[in-house]
Amino acid sequence: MRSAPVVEETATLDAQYMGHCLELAARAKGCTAPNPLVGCVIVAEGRVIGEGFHPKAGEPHAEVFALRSVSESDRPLLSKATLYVNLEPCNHYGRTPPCTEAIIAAGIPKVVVGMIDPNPQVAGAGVERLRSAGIEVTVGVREAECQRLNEAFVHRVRYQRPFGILKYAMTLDGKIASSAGHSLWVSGEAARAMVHQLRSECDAVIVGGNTVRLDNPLLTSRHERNPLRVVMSRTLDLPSDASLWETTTAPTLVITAAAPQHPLIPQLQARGVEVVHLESLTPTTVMAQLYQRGMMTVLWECGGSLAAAAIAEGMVQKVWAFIAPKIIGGSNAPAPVADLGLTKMNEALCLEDVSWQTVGEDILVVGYLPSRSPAPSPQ
Ligand SMILES: Nc1nc(O)c(N)c(N[C@@H]2O[C@H](COP(=O)(O)O)[C@@H](O)[C@H]2O)n1
Ligand SMILES: [Zn+2]
Repeated sequence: MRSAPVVEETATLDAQYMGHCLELAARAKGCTAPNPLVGCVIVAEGRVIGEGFHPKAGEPHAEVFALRSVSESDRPLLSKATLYVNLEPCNHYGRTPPCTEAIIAAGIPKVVVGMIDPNPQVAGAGVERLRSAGIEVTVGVREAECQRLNEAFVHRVRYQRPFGILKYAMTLDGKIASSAGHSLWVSGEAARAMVHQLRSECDAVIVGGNTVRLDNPLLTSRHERNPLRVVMSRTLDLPSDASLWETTTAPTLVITAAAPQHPLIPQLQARGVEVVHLESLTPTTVMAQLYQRGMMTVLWECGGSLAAAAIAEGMVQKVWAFIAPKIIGGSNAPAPVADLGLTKMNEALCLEDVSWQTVGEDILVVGYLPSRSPAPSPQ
């Protein structure tokens, strides 16, 4: 009975240090694809003696940065330290050597892990290796938050597709533009600043040709880090002077089914735009192309028809919907999602894990589509 307060205290400290790992990991949001977001903290005698995070693929892992950060004078404390990390330490040779060996070599006796790595090359083998070396390992501290932080990495590993987020801003009467096609601006400044932040945390942002023709968007983050801007255009019937063809701030990729002889192609290429031809241009084939390029999180900022196709093909996992308290009306004004072929209200896609918050004068609703698995890819 006397040990209960000690157990409670350990659990509280474990949760606290895992929170620190999550904060460290989140610093690299948008920079690590195809790798996960990982933070690591080393604690001895009640204080943090080392910490680090994984900054980008090809760089050392969080555990190695944390071990390297321990000062010479604190090194003797490693033999009684606890290492906290939000993702199971790796036990394989990838771009970098296994972290399990670095932890074992450092003589650390205890490791606390947030979640098991879904990567089949790891998948529990890291924890097993540490235990076989006599290290005490606890798994599952703040696991839900660890899973949430790395939802895109988990999805990518599990389905060999990037994680899709559909973002839109609509009026209270469900329109993303007026019936004349005017949409600047549906949401307020605070919401738009939040979208810029979201773009900086995504690897790519996708629009269709219609959005380029009607809105002429920039799709940059206004931050240091910009996503790849992707235009899906079946016919390449696009303006030759669109803002997206300015590629000094951010790269642009046009994916099209149009013939390679189309006259716009050399014009785009001359401005630094990459053009890729796909015989079958669908949300699935485009996401497969982005997966091959190592992308993890893709933002759909498209109009209703493309959004409906992306949802129908299982290429959207999460929805960010800004709702502006204004009414524009118009029976032909576009809605965020076009026809899904659903005719009864009980067929509606009900979002899960829904949360909402006010953002300036608008409301942001975030939730997950019920089936998080994409449709099987065409062979
Ligand atoms: N525990 C842990 N910490 C990190 O900092 C990581 N980046 C990972 N990543 C795991 O290892 C794979 C990548 O290995 P390389 O960077 O190519 O060596 C990645 O897929 C994760 O499974 N894990
Ligand atoms: Zn590692």
